[in-house]
Amino acid sequence: MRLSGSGLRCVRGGREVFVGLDVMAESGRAVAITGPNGAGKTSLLRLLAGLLAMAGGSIGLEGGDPELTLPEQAHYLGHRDALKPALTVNENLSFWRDFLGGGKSGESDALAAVGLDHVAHLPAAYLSAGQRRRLSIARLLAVKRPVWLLDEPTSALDVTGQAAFAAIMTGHLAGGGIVLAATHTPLGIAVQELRIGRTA
Ligand SMILES: Nc1ncnc2c1ncn2[C@@H]1O[C@H](COP(=O)(O)OP(=O)(O)OP(=O)(O)O)[C@@H](O)[C@H]1O
Repeated sequence: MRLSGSGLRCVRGGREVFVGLDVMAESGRAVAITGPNGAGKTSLLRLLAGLLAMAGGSIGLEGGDPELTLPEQAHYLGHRDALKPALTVNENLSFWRDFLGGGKSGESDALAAVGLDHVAHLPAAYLSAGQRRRLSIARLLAVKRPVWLLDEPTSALDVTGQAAFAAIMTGHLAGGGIVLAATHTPLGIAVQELRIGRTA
């Protein structure tokens, strides 16, 4: 499977953020999107996720499910954790599984993998920032999708959480998945770097 974007142009609020940007990621590979604040890392991920309209260029996914769009085959993990505070940890994960069209199993394994099984019945409102991030990561495991588009995925994670997430990404890549992650810090796995914006 190969995800590619070519000649991408992004305009936000009437201002050109980037133009002529190429991006490529293949099965089993992780791409770290780096660059200064405001360079357009989040914007690039949102273009790929279909959440932002392209002002130019093209995006394609070779070797995926021809019946599905790229956004339907991708997880987008944004800055915000997109949790419902009144629902429990379990209920949040069930909501996402139903919304994204996942199977009926895998939730308890996903919670165990991110170390949240002991708080499964707690309302999400009571979670710490790192626990909220862990719950968002559990969504990647509970619903299988080959392309992971991750915006600062390790923010708020402690050292143990970062190591666990590195292992989760490694497992995803070993299964032929693709990871594109905007990050200011090392992800703890081998990556190809795509640096955008000013180089100074
Ligand atoms: N909703 C919006 N309307 C107008 N401009 C926006 C909007 N969102 C982002 N921008 C602008 O687009 C540019 C790129 O923002 P983006 O969030 O993609 O950068 P980034 O590289 O992810 O930054 P950071 O490292 O700070 O997270 C910035 O100049 C930002 O001000």
